Amino acid sequence: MSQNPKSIFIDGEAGTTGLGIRDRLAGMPGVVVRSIDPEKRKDPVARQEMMAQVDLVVLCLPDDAAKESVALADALGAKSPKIVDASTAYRVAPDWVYGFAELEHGHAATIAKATRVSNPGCYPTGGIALLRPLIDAGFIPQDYPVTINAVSGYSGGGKSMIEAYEAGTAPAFELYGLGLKHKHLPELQRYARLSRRPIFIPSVGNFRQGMLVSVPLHLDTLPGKPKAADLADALAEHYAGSTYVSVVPAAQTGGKLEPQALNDTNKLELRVFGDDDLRQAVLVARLDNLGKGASGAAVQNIRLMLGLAEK
Ligand SMILES: NC(=O)C1=CN([C@@H]2O[C@H](COP(=O)(O)OP(=O)(O)OC[C@H]3O[C@@H](n4cnc5c(N)ncnc54)[C@H](OP(=O)(O)O)[C@@H]3O)[C@@H](O)[C@H]2O)C=CC1
Ligand SMILES: CC(=O)N[C@@H](CCC(=O)OP(=O)(O)O)C(=O)O
Repeated sequence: MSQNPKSIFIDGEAGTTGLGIRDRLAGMPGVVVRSIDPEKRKDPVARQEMMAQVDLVVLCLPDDAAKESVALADALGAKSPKIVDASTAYRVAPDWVYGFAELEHGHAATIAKATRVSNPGCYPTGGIALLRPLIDAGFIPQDYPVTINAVSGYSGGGKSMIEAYEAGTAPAFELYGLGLKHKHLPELQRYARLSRRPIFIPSVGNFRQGMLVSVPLHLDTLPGKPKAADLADALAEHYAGSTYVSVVPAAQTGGKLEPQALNDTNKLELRVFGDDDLRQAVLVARLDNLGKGASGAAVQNIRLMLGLAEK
């Protein structure tokens, strides 16, 4: 006999991240997505009533609204559904599990057992994926002065940024976060296991989705003075057997990389570009900010938490 389908409520299903999750869950066996009347989408009573009826709620809301939803779910006590929160509100909170399944061995099993999972930010997904295995393996010291540069498609800024770009009123390209306090720094620092706050410079360009995150390194300043290939080997060893994360030879790209190749997938590609004579390297992550950087990762976490097999 087949099991009852698991029910999911997407709080904020009309937003950029919510729509992406709804599309990915549509037609997935073993899952039913429950919705509320769009006119009541901001009504706490209607949202709480729906939460009491489902196995899992995904929060695709601004931080303050996500906090309100968590309070509504907590007030249900034993009837509270499991929660995946896509906002920044709980990414470094105690009692929440960080939803990057490839963080370390055994972390997917930790997510599978969790009732409160915080979905990572798009930029930290790339930065942590590059840095954490190299810090754990001792190639990069925890107090290394790390700089992270990144470029995102404009969908990363949600509905308002999408409207501005599509109306032609936004610049073709701009750096931002130049106050050095981007909201992703706490999770980047915590889950990369850096003791020194990294410098993080994001940017946004006139393309809808796709992302590159890069970390330049002076190899002579690292312990043991590794070669670029040593770093690539350590990353390949960490991600061996991973469904979504791959370490790709850098030589194939001709010294160039564009950000959109993984759009509409949950994939994350890592490369180590380097010149051993110059003793320099650049680690680069490529992902879809709306895929592995948001909705794709959320669906990966939902599957783990509801015990649903991969397609
Ligand atoms: N875009 C991205 O790449 C990523 C975004 N995120 C995070 O996901 C969350 C959602 O972002 P995103 O999808 O981009 O944002 P959007 O602005 O595209 O969508 C937000 C949605 O939330 C709804 N909403 C706002 N306030 C409330 C409320 N009080 N109750 C119920 N619904 C409400 C909005 O409705 P209305 O428009 O009618 O106000 C809208 O549908 C944010 O926390 C963001 O940080 C996470 C990863 C990546
Ligand atoms: C281009 C752009 O504005 N990007 C967003 C990040 C989008 C994202 O994935 O971050 P959250 O998951 O934390 O919302 C920003 O820099 O604030």
